Amino acid sequence: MVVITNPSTVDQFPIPKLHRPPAAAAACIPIVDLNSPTAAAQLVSACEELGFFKLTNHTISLNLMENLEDEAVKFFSLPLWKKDAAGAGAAPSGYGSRRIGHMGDVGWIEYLLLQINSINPSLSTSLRQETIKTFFISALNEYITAVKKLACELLELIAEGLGLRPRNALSKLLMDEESDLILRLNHYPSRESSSGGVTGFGEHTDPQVISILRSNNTWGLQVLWVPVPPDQSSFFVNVGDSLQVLTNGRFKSVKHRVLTNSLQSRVSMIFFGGPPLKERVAPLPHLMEEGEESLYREFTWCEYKATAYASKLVDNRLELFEKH
Ligand SMILES: C=C1C[C@]23C[C@@]1(O)CC[C@H]2[C@@]12CC[C@H](O)[C@@](C)(C(=O)O1)[C@H]2[C@@H]3C(=O)O
Ligand SMILES: O=C(O)CCC(=O)C(=O)O
Ligand SMILES: [Fe+2]
Repeated sequence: MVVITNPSTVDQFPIPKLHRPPAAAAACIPIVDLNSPTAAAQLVSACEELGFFKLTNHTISLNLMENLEDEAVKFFSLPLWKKDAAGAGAAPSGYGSRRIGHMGDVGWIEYLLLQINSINPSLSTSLRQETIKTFFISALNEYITAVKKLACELLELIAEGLGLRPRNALSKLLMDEESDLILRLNHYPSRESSSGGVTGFGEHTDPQVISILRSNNTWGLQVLWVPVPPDQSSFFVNVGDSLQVLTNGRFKSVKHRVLTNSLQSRVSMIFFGGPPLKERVAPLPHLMEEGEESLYREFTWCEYKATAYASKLVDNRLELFEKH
């Protein structure tokens, strides 16, 4: 199953020492219970304090998540030439291995990036290859429909918690038929424990509005270098750069990364919700106090995305748009 054959150019580092035992690490990650009557307030606090939280009691079944995970595992087990036929290089979507983006980032990872086209049911023309279509189509469609609905529910609850009117002030950015939505399937192959840890996905923030991650039960994700205990039946949600701007810095787009140091492979699936390309990304007037000024200069999602995709993972992309 492992297709990555040359780890020598991937950053090696000593096995990270946990400064806190896993139980304490878990205590640092806010948990939002979607069933709770105070869910809206919990969401706002988590987005303000860390920009990242674990979401429990959502309505997406484990079975639906596992169906897509199973298809992803089958896909990643295919010979390289078949995976490459899905669109090698992942530009703008398709299969990629080791290289992340176009600015020289590498990681111990292979992945499938899928641009989701809302006009044409749920999958874009990026699914160029029949193999993927046959493997994935039904599991993907089901998952995408469910996770997009969840993203919109969260954004509506967040709007409620912030006292924003109308309630769809944020979710409409993802509901638009031209919204820029991406689904990413990541596979971090297992490694011999004796060979130390490596970077799976280098530190970065996500450029979009919201990211919703589900992984199997393998460790690896770190938020501000706190290891996040995996939980295959929950989602992990993070604020993206665009939501930080929409809230004029009140919500935090948090740095995260994946370190792989495991005998078990990690499979994650992440939904990235972005606005239509022509959408202006600016602080929502209803959230601004009297006399408060935007921390950012005006830009569209198209401009921001172009800048983001021309930057390295570690770069602080928002800084380029801050007013000084
Ligand atoms: C190095 C890069 C990969 C990335 C585009 C970028 O130039 C900087 C942002 C990266 C990121 C992080 C979140 C998502 O995984 C992603 C798809 C995105 O929208 O921005 C990736 C980009 C990618 O893998 O192409
Ligand atoms: O695969 C993961 O667990 C996280 C990956 C990630 O942060 C990303 O794809 O943007
Ligand atoms: Fe990310």
